[in-house]
Amino acid sequence: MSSTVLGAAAPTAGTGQPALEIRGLSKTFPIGGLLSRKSVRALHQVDLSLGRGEIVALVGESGSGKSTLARCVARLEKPSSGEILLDGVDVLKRDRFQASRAYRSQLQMVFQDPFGSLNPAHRIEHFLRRSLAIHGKAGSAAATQRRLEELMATVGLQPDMLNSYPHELSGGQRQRVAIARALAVEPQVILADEPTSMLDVSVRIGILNLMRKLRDEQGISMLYITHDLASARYLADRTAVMFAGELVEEGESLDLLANPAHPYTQLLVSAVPDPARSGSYDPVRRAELRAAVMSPASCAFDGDPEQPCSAEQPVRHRVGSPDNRHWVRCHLYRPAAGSAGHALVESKVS
Ligand SMILES: Nc1ncnc2c1ncn2[C@@H]1O[C@H](COP(=O)(O)OP(=O)(O)OP(=O)(O)O)[C@@H](O)[C@H]1O
Repeated sequence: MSSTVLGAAAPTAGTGQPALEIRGLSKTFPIGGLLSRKSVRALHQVDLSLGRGEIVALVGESGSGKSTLARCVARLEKPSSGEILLDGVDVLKRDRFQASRAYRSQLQMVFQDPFGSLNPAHRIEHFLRRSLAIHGKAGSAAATQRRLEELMATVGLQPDMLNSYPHELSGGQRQRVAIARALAVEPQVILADEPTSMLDVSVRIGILNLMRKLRDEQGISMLYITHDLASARYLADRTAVMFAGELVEEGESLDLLANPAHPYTQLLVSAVPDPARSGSYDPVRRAELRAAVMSPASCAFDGDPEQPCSAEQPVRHRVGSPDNRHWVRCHLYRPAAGSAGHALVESKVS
C-alpha cells in the first residue's frame, strides 16, 4: 500500500444513535477435552458501538480476540455473556438460538478469504441472485437483472463479469463480488474481517476506497477488523485496540494513532514506519516496549490472572481534552502535566 495515500486525513465520524452496540461481551472457550476444566478467555467485557455511517477499526495482534468478536456479532459463535444491540434491539434475546433472517439482512459479513467464500462451480450471477432471493429482494426478471448490473457497477465491476466463474477473476475482483453479495441484502452494518489481508498490496487500496464509498454514499456502518494500523488510519473514523480479549484504548483514528496512550498501542504503532517522522521505526525501542507490555509483572492484560499489574482492573482514563472521545485503560497511564485527562470511573465516553 502506498504510504502517500495512507497519509490522507480520516473522514468525519458518524453521529446519532448507534447502528450496533456491543455491551459487556465475553467469550470463553473450553479447551483440553471433555474432562478438562481449562478454558481460554477470548473476550472479556467488551463494550463497543458503531454509529450510523461510521467505520470503526478493531486492531490487535493475532490471537487478541478480533475474529471471535466478529464471529459472536455475526452469530457464528455463541457469546458466554453480554448484549448485542442492533437498532436498539438485543438480538441475543430476540433470536436466542441463531441469527434470524431479519438479522442477517441487517448485518452482513465479508470474510478474509475471497477465494474460499465463492463456490467455484457457480457463475458470479448465481451468488448475487441467491442473496437477492433469500432476502426477498428479487423482483421481476428485468428488475432483478437491472439490480445485478447495478450491484456490479457499485463495486466497480463490469456487468459482463456476471457470467464469469470465480477462477476467472483476480483476488481483488473476487473480494468485490463478496462485497456485492453482502450489498444485495441492503444491510445497515457490514463486518469486514481482514478483507484485504489476502490481496496483493496493489489492489488493497481499491477495496478500502470501495468501503469508504459505501459508507459515504449509502451510510453503511462497518466494523473493520485488521492488524494493519496504516489502513485503519486511512479508512476508519474511530479505532479500538484489542489486547488479550479486552479493549484497552479507543479514539478517533488520527488522534489515537498519533498519540497512543497504552503501551500495547504504542507497541503496535511502533511497528508502522511513518515517512513523516524520520527514525520512526526503532527496533530497540520496539523490543523494550514488547518486553514491558508482555511482562506479567507490568500489565494486567497479559492473560495471567495470577500476576496482574494490580489486583484491580484499571479504569478508563480520558486522553486529552474533555470533548475528546479518546480513552485508555491502563494502570500505568498518567495524563501529561496540564492536560485535561482524568479517570472515567463511572461515566462512559460516547
Ligand atoms: N474455537 C476455539 N477454541 C478454543 N480457543 C479458541 C477458539 N477460537 C479462538 N480461540 C482462542 O481465542 C483467542 C482469540 O482468538 P481470535 O481468533 O479471536 O484472535 P484474532 O485476534 O482474531 O487472531 P487472528 O488475527 O490470528 O485471527 C486465541 O487465544 C485463540 O486461540
